[in-house]
Amino acid sequence: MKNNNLTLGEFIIENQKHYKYTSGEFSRLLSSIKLAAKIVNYKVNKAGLVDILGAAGDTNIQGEDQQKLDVYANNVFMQTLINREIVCGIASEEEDNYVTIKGKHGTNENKYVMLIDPLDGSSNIDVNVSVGTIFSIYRRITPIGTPVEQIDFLQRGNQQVAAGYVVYGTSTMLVYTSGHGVNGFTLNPAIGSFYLSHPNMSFPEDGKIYSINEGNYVHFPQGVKDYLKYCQEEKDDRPYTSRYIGSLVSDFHRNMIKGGIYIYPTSSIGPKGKLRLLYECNPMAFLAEQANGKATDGYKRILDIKPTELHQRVPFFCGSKNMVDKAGEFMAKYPENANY
Ligand SMILES: O=P(O)(O)OC[C@H]1O[C@](O)(COP(=O)(O)O)[C@@H](O)[C@@H]1O
Ligand SMILES: [Mg+2]
Ligand SMILES: [Mg+2]
Repeated sequence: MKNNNLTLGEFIIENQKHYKYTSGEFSRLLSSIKLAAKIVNYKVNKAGLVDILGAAGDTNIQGEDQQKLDVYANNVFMQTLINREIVCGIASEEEDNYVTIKGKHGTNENKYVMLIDPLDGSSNIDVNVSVGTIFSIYRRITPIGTPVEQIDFLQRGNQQVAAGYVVYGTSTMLVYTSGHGVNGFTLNPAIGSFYLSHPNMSFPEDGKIYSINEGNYVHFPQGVKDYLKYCQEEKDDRPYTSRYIGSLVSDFHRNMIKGGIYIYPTSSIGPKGKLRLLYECNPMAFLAEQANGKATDGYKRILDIKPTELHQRVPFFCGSKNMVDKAGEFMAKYPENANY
């Protein structure tokens, strides 16, 4: 991939030979995501000044209290994608079921569906800590021009045609893959364009950072407890450093740049963990593998898991290849815990 400070649009054109579909479709798709991200970014940056903080007063299908920014971000991405008819269906963390996009003339000839976590890191919204958006794109399975069906969304992660995230942090970045590596683009807010700032992003094979909510330690499976003990003992290049932001996107992004592992395991609170397979684990796993990293549920590759429902949760171990492998060695000592 060339790197001469291209805008995102120029980058797509320069690399269109990599796309399984015409760069025009992909370019329009990403430009819709860019537009929605800029609108959400504007609100995130004003969060303390406009009435966008706090709880929205509703709960989503997961039973989680929706934050106003959760709902706002969901509406922005849904409306942008629906108005521009860029995809034929969307499934969102904040929507009970998937949404068919019929198009102005009643049918939609588009062949892609999108799954989205419109606002990741909800617990950080009111405390001015970075949050993100995660998206995943598949080619539909059902015939083009017909209403989408659940099977269009319940595809294995290894079928994704593209995935990415936006991180609303010290700067706003869009990071994505279409199956040919991972590239990061930084928003220049003065002119509203995303510029290639992190070409060919790649996880260091090893790292010294582990990201996990140790407040749930008593509920962790024994394999995770053993791995944490390994990380914390004084030997070789250990003890490692603990860094946990509470936004998957931000922890992932830092670990990809510096090396590290993010773990959200099963616990007695959540027998299948907390993160959702379709719009959190699969897109982040696709990005991780494209950046020479790894992503498992502690035992098997995330991208090979056959989804059974839209909002299903899975345990998530993701980051530097050698760290995910080491954690897997500890988990493998307890095969009885693998039956999730
Ligand atoms: O507060 P906990 O239980 O450690 O969970 C934090 C994790 O939950 C999440 O916020 C889940 O994502 P949502 O905010 O989209 O629900 C992750 O971003 C984050 O890593
Ligand atoms: Mg999330
Ligand atoms: Mg969310």
